[in-house]
Amino acid sequence: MPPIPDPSDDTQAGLAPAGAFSATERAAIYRVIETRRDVRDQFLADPLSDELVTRLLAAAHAAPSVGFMQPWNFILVRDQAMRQAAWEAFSKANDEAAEMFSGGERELYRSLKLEGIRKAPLSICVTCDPDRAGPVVLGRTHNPRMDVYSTVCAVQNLWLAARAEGVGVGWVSIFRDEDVRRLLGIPERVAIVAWLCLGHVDQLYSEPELAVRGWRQRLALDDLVFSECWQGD
Ligand SMILES: Cc1cc2c(cc1C)N(C[C@H](O)[C@H](O)[C@H](O)COP(=O)(O)O)c1[nH]c(=O)[nH]c(=O)c1N2
Repeated sequence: MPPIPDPSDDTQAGLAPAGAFSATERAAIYRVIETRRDVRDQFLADPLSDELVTRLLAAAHAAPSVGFMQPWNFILVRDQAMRQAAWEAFSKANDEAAEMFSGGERELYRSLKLEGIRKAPLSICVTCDPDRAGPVVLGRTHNPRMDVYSTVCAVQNLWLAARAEGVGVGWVSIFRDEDVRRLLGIPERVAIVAWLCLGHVDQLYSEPELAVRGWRQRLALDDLVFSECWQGD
């Protein structure tokens, strides 16, 4: 066992001054958050450099995780035949999804572009390994889903870093897990969290595309914030 650090000794505990961000830096963070978009069709064909991909993955890997378990893996898929196969899994599931809507809503659904798997030069399948830190994980003892939540934090870090780098990201979740599992050889015990399409972009929607296309509008923040207790129905 390594010696237990004395928390009252700042140097020993690894503490450093928190520092402050300038107004410009703060504004940049909020601008990245507000202008991040889900990208389906605006991908340019130019490949992403290895250095850029490494920076994005490092941003993902800096995410918080329950018990610091870092349960994620990132499967990089550049091969066109693999992306074509993933698109076929999407296409089959998307046909099934369309049937779940009716009338005008089905028609509108059918008109939406909901992936960029073949157009984006890189896909990243983000997975969550529930066994990464052994059977008992600090902070996950009463809610086993915390490992997947941690992995979603990694996805969001990557998404924001990508926005700052001029890289578009599209999250695709319309497929049967078994199809992607088979395609990428992912073991049954490992959860598939996200299929992300990545590519450079020079244009982005200024509002969510689903809102622009009339599928669903942004809710008012005031309606979502409760004081002291649940005030919904
Ligand atoms: C877990 C999860 C899963 C999906 C998504 C997001 C998330 C968080 N989104 C993107 C989603 O539609 C989008 O985030 C919202 O419409 C808001 O738009 P912006 O992200 O602000 O552009 C998404 N979009 C899409 O076209 N096909 C998809 O399969 C999915 N799946």
